[in-house]
Amino acid sequence: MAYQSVFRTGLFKGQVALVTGGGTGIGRCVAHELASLGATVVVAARRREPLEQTCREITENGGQAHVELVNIRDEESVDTLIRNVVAKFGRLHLLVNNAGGQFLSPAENISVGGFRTVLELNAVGTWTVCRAAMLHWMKEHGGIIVNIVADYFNGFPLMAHTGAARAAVDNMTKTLCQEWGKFGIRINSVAPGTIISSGMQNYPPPVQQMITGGFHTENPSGRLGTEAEVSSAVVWLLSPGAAYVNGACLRVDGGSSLSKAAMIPHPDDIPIKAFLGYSDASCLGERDIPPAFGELLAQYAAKKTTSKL
Ligand SMILES: CCCCCCCCC/C=C/C(=O)SCCNC(=O)CCNC(=O)[C@H](O)C(C)(C)COP(=O)(O)OP(=O)(O)OC[C@H]1O[C@@H](n2cnc3c(N)ncnc32)[C@H](O)[C@@H]1OP(=O)(O)O
Ligand SMILES: NC(=O)C1=CN([C@@H]2O[C@H](COP(=O)(O)OP(=O)(O)OC[C@H]3O[C@@H](n4cnc5c(N)ncnc54)[C@H](OP(=O)(O)O)[C@@H]3O)[C@@H](O)[C@H]2O)C=CC1
Repeated sequence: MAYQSVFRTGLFKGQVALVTGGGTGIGRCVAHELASLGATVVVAARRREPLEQTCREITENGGQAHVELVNIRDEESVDTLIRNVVAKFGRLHLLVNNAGGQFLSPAENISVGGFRTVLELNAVGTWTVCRAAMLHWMKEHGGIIVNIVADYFNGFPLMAHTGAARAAVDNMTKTLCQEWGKFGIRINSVAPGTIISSGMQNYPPPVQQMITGGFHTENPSGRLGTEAEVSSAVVWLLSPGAAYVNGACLRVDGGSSLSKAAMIPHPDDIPIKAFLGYSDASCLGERDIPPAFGELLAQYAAKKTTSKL
C-alpha cells in the first residue's frame, strides 16, 4: 500500500474548527492550514475587519471560513460564540485557543490592574472558551483542543503577568486532560518562542529594534520562529496522528526556553553578592580551583554589590 502522511489532503474534511484570534498572525496561519486540509474554519476575535480579510483569503484559496465576533474576556460573548457555531454548523470538533497577549514591562512597573488584565485575558479567557465549548458540544460529542501559551518556563523576564497566566493555562490543560478524557476530549498546549508575527506590532519601536538587533540570535537555533512553524505543531496536535498525545505542552521555540537568561543584561555591579565563606581566607581559589576560576572568585569578592542585605 502506498505511504500516506498524517497530513494527507482532506484530513479535516467535514470537521468544524474554531480559531480564536484567527484574523491575525499565528491564528490566521492556523486557520489557513486547517482550511487547506478541509476543515470548515470559524475565525473569532473582537475586530471584524482582520477576520473578514482572513476569511476572504481562505475562500479565494478554495477553503471554507466564517467570521464570528467575540471578546474572550466576556463570558456572555463567549457563550454566544459557541452557541452560534453549534447552531450554524451543527458541530464543533476542533478548538484552538490562540487569542491573547500582553505588554512588555519590568515587573515593578506592572500595576495590579495591568496584571489582572493579562491574567483575565489569557488564563480566564482561555478557560471561559474551553468551558463553553465543553458544555455546549464537546461533553456530549468529544473534541480536540489546543491552547497557545508562551515560553513561560523558568519564569518570563519582562512579562511576569503573562508568565503567570500561561503557566496557569498549561496547568489547566493538564487538569482538563485528566478530567475530560472521559468525554472524548483531547487537550494539549503549544508554547511558541519569539515568533515573527503581527503580534510584534504591539511592541514599541525600541523593543522591536532590540529583538531584530541582537536578541533574535540568542537562542540555540540562532533565529526567531515563524507562524508556519507554530501552526504545523498545532495542526499535528489536532490530527489523528497525535491521538495518544494528551495533556502535553509542545515547545516550538528553537530551544530558547533552555537559554532565556540572556534576555536580561547584567549590570556591572552584581545584584546578589556571592557567599565565599565566613572566613576571608576560605574559597579564594588558592588550592584546588583552576587559576582562571580562582580569579573569577576574587573578582566576585571584590565587586561592588547593589544588595542591601
Ligand atoms: C529584550 C526583549 C525581549 C522581547 C521578548 C519578546 C517575546 C515575545 C513573546 C510574546 C509575544 C506575543 O505574545 S505577541 C502577541 C501580542 N498581542 C497582543 O498582546 C494582543 C492583545 N493585547 C492587548 O489587548 C493589550 O496589550 C492588553 C493590555 C493585554 C489588553 O488591552 P486593554 O485595552 O484591555 O487594556 P488597557 O485598558 O489598555 O489596560 C489595562 C491595564 O493594563 C495596563 N497597561 C496596558 N498596557 C500597558 C503597558 N504597555 N505598560 C504598562 N501598563 C500597561 C494599563 O495601565 C491598565 O492598568 P490599570 O490602569 O492599572 O488598570
Ligand atoms: N508572536 C509571538 O512571538 C508569540 C505569540 N504568542 C501568543 O500567540 C497568540 C497569537 O499571537 P500573535 O499572532 O503573535 O499576535 P496577535 O496580536 O496578532 O494575535 C492576538 C490575537 O488575539 C485576539 N484577541 C486579543 N484579545 C482578545 C479578546 N479579548 N477577545 C478575542 N480575541 C482577542 C486579537 O484580535 P482582536 O484584537 O481583533 O480581538 C488577535 O487576533 C497570542 O496568544 C500570543 O500572546 C505566544 C508566544 C510568542
